[in-house]
Amino acid sequence: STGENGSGGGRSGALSSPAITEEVQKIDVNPPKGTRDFPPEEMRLRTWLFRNFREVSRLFGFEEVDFPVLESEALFIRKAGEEIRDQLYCFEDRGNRRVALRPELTPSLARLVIQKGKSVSLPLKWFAVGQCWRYERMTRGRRREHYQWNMDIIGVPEVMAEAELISSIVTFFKRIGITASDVGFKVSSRKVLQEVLRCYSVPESLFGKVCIIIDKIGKIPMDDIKKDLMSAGVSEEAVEELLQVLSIKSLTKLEEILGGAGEAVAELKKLFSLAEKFGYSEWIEFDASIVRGLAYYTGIVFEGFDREGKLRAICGGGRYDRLLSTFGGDDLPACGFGFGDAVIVELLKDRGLLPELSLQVENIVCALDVNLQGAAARVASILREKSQSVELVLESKPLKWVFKRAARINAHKLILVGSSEWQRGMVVVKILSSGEQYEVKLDELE
Ligand SMILES: Nc1ccc(Br)nc1
Repeated sequence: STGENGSGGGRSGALSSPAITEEVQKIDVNPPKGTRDFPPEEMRLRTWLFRNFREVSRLFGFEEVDFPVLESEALFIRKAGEEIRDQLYCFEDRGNRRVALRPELTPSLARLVIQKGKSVSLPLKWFAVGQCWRYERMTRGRRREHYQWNMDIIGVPEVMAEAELISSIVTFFKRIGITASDVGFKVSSRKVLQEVLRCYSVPESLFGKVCIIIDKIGKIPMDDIKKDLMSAGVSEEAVEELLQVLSIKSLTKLEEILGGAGEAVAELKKLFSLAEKFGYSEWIEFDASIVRGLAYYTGIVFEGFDREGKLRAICGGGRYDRLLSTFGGDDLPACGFGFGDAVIVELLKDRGLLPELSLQVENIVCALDVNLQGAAARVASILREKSQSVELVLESKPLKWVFKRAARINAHKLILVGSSEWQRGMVVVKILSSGEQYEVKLDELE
């Protein structure tokens, strides 16, 4: 059988001019380590995923924003020992500036909010879908880039904002066929940690660092967690109490331990009550061990997980009320989440929920005579001006090739431009699914 190019499957290609000889510099055709190409099939899935990100953001009244992939390194330099800092893809540019490929979007969003200052009215509800980077030693063979969907609410101090954000993610999951049996959200508050640390007079300045260490529970041995906490300045007694509290999975139990007077319990109870009203109670559960691995969270934190426990966190977020003021901006309350484009695809594959996406071109237009190429181009333009997609056969090809091509692009109609019909101002239309064929006047094409 012949390939699409009408030859023995090999590439006929244009004849290279023997007179011109250029030095061949053979390149590696693969993308850099840890990065991905998106050929058409993968790009269709990505476009489908991002279309759902954007549709949910629209449903919640959020406005899309974007920022440079390249940012000042200073945006991401935090002293709490985060993994995101250890893996910063940073360098000095030709102007001797320290810059970095963004590892996340929140600092850029905070920067833009501060830049806009009083010119924007609160609350701000912004979303972005952007590529984020990390430089990880390839020993672990993990990716170095992924696309993240972020939604952020700036200017709302109450947990209604977090409840709205979780509702948007639930809405997204439902749209793509994921149910509460597939995934859930583990929810807690860093104020739980804060209240325990205060009981043991641990300085507030240690808070970020302690959170980052706690976030490593389950990733490194518990003895190392304890050692790291104590070398950070937390007493052995406080460490024991802290780890005890972090094992709590019930809000009632937490209230028994912390008492009902603190903000942590009150906010969490409010959030669970709002979840009931939003109608997503079955999706969320309290888990005191959830702290998330970013230093700037200050309150409610949450992460989406797969109930089979096979995958890494699907998404995560929380309240970060201090980030803008640490950048020199106003003391604005803020919360948001990040949702990566990789784990969700693994989950969809696991659950057999990957959508069937194929190239769909409505029309394929072909001249039956090399002298009618111009006529075929005219037909294509008429259809395209009517917002109809058209694959125009650009070279003289056997009909067998044209039908094969039409099948590959799932064309609905084949438009044949033949000389006898053209002289009568007509073309032949063939409905490829039924084989029905008829002549149409050029100005009646639709
Ligand atoms: N922050 C970050 C960036 C890139 C990847 Br892949 N994972 C996490």
